[in-house]
Amino acid sequence: MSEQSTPPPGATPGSPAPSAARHRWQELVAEIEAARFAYYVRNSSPLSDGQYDELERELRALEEQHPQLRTPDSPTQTVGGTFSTEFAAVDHPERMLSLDNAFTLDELSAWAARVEKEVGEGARYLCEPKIDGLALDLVYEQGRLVRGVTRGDGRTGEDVTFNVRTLADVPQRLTGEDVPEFLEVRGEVFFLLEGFAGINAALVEAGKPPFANPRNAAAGSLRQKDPRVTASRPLRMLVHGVGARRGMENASQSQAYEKLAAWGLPTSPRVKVVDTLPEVAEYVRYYGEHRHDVEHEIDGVVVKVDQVPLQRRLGSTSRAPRWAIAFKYPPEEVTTTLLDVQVNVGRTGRVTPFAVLEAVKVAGSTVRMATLHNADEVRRKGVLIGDTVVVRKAGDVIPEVLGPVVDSRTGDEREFVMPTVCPECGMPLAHQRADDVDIRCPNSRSCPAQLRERVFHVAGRGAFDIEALGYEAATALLQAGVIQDEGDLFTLTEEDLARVPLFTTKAGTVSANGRRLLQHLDDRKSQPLWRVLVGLSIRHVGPTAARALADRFASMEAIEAASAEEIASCEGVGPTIAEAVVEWLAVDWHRDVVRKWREAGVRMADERDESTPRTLEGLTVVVTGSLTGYSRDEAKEAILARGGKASGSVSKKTDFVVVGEAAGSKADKAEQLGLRILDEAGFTALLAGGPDAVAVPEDDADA
Ligand SMILES: NC(=O)c1ccc[n+]([C@@H]2O[C@H](COP(=O)([O-])OP(=O)(O)OC[C@H]3O[C@@H](n4cnc5c(N)ncnc54)[C@H](O)[C@@H]3O)[C@@H](O)[C@H]2O)c1
Ligand SMILES: [Zn+2]
Repeated sequence: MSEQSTPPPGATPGSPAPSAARHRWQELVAEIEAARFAYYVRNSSPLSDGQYDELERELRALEEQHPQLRTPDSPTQTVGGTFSTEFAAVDHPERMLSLDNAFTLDELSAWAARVEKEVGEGARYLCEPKIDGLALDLVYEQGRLVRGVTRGDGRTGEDVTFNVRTLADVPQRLTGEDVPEFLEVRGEVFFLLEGFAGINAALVEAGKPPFANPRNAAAGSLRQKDPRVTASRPLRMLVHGVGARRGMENASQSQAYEKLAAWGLPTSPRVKVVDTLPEVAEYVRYYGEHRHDVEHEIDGVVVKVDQVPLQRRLGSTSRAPRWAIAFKYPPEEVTTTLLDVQVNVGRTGRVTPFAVLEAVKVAGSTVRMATLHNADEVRRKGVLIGDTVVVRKAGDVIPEVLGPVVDSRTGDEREFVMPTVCPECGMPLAHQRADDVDIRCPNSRSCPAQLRERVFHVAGRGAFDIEALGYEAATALLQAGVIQDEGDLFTLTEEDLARVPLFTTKAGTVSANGRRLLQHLDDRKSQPLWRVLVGLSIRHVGPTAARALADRFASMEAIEAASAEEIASCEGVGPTIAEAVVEWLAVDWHRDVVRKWREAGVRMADERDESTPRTLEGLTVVVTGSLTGYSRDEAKEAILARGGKASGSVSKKTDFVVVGEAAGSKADKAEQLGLRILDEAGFTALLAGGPDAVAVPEDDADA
């Protein structure tokens, strides 16, 4: 049925006709009720919280515009949730409410202004993280836990006492002084993010449907018929309020928390009471930035007027207290469709699956892909191609798929099957070693994907650091056929680049960018040996191992001549890396790369001329604080160049600690350990003349 948008006579232009508004109201209510049922009863959410909040917001705005639509049982007037017949229904001694939301600092200020208008100045604000879990009501009589009940519709909840008794955070008995004769405590049950992956893997293993996200996992685990199942799940709880009570008088919310904690109840260590709104805003800003430093998921900050007499004066609406508000952060979880799982072939041939998603906006960016690490992880998550999935994008982290919304399955979904051949070169994929979790494309020499990644890697910051050689350039050079592999990079000529569209002008000559590339390649031929080693893409040889090898052997020739044992004996290298180096060198086309680079003039040895004597052979030096004559890297290079070891941490094995400006705890530790401490002048002397140059005169007794 299509919507009539022409307003009837008499209606204000621009506002929808009452019948259209009524119709939209009904639609919204139906959608919200369905989402609430899925969320509170089925522990599942076909809609993301963001989408759900959007619906509630639209409904609220609609009722604002047409107050006659607002019924007492509208979702804007009720506490979300209901109770399922699977559990016994229990009435709460005192109603459990929801919270009103603020999505901006302006909305937060508006709330504070209403508070001030009602009770005058002097309200203090208690701030705490808003835990993304499910609300639970605990009832203690004479200090004994007698009931655990879900929120339900706020008046009546579900009796989950047996399950609650299995939660490690919930005391069966309150201990300490002045335990009240009757106490109703409210809190949040949740799952730690790290526990979530494990629970889904176990469910999939057992052939059971996995959860879409940690909040659903918490709700599903608490609302179990068999308490043994709840007991097997790592559920946590924090309390954040009191309901009905006898024998407990509270002057403030914060004082109540102190008592609850003293009786053994789990309270949040992050609660803070402040006097002014700017301080509240600062708390909100802080947790917006440190959202991921909290062990559990938070979806906002709850701000409460601290003083209980003021709370009483402010009172509540039918669904939420007026003395509290939830500031909600932008959602990090969205639901979208998993269109496909494809694989990516890396530099060393490792084949990793990734999720192809229907484009979705989250945390300010559009997400189309998410990591999946390996085939095993796809299985552990229990996601199928075609599933509605929950995707999480936390800060700058690469988006990840949390889990599937099993309730939304149609039966057309299919399992991901890891390909058996390389998608780029068609070679059969294999485990390189029996104990490898990853499968690889064995065609390392000419697989287009591996070539592209390797050429790009040569230019990387940790290798030759060639600015003009990016991913696009690497691809273009290979496609034009002017390089067969990374071995040909340093002999590239202008004539070669004239054949690469990316590096030519419209007139057909080499572009400025092309000349810049040739210049950069030429400049970088005299890099230190460790950068050359990194550029060779030897498995396990990153900057740290490469530095160790360069330091010990000083030239490519010496490394080529060394045995695995000799390489392994090098400090910080070990047998795995040694084996990788020897294996790598045994392959003829690898040796060709080295030969071509050498012939092109790439420096393959670190010069150890007389100007840098090996004065620090066998010594470990720590530099802390800032020096005037050396940057941090220069100091490190200077130590390494003289055969010393530059360490970042002070220990008994440290020979010298160089203390510069604003040195911190390392200097203190050096003193405690009685190590030799040098200032900058002492450091310069040490570099030039070795330990003898900074020797302390011997005691007379020893002379
Ligand atoms: N995805 C969906 O389909 C769907 C459906 C229904 C509800 N929801 C989600 O639930 C929200 C509505 O649920 P709600 O009514 O529970 O409101 P709410 O989650 O916005 O806030 C109220 C609840 O916050 C909890 N809470 C967490 N930390 C707290 C703290 N420190 N102090 C006080 N309370 C704290 C309490 O349990 C309280 O009941 C929606 O905004 C949406 O995010 C989603
Ligand atoms: Zn391949």
